[in-house]
Amino acid sequence: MLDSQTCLELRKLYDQDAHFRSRIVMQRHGFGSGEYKYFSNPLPDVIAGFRQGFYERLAPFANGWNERMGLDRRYPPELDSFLAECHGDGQTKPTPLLLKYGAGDYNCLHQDVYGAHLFPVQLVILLSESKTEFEGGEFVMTEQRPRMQSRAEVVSLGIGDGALFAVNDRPKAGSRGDYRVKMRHGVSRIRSGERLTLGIIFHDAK
Ligand SMILES: O=C(O)CCC(=O)C(=O)O
Ligand SMILES: [Fe+2]
Repeated sequence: MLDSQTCLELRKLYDQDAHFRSRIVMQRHGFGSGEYKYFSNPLPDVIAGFRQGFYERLAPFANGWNERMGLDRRYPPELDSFLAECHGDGQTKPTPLLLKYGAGDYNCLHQDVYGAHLFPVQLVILLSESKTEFEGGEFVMTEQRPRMQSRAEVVSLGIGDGALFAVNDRPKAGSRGDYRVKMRHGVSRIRSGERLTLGIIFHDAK
């Protein structure tokens, strides 16, 4: 999705505090080990462009999911309209973020829910090159099926690759119709080197 040069430029933003509204040290919150920073508005162009473009393509898909899950919520076709709904209920803070992990760091399984307004799909883009710049640090998802034990899926990403994944619930087709599964995501331990990612969450935060 992004060429290596753009990945490098985005990585460099990490140390430019003017771009960010807050920095989170994951150990302090029990989120894992490593750190991340939430961008402030205005978002860098490439990130704003991805957020808007993907939202527009995903909104009909998200509406299809909600229909299958029997949820009334429908997402408007434009990101601005969706964000206006978030802002109207106090979810005003931008959520795109850069995450940075060093050797020994990891991201515990979690869900990026920041309030009642929730867009059900999010995007992560790997900004570092696996094998050469870091080892370990695999993106992991777990799927919790009703009355069953969780199942894990590892998504191997190359530099500039992105993964779209479910924020929390998603429908799954079963032999007796759709049922709901609960998804979580995280990152396995980085064994060496440094790994940065760009996370694009579509709902804003309180
Ligand atoms: O670093 C990663 O691959 C996962 C980041 C993450 O949790 C997110 O983008 O929400
Ligand atoms: Fe996350």
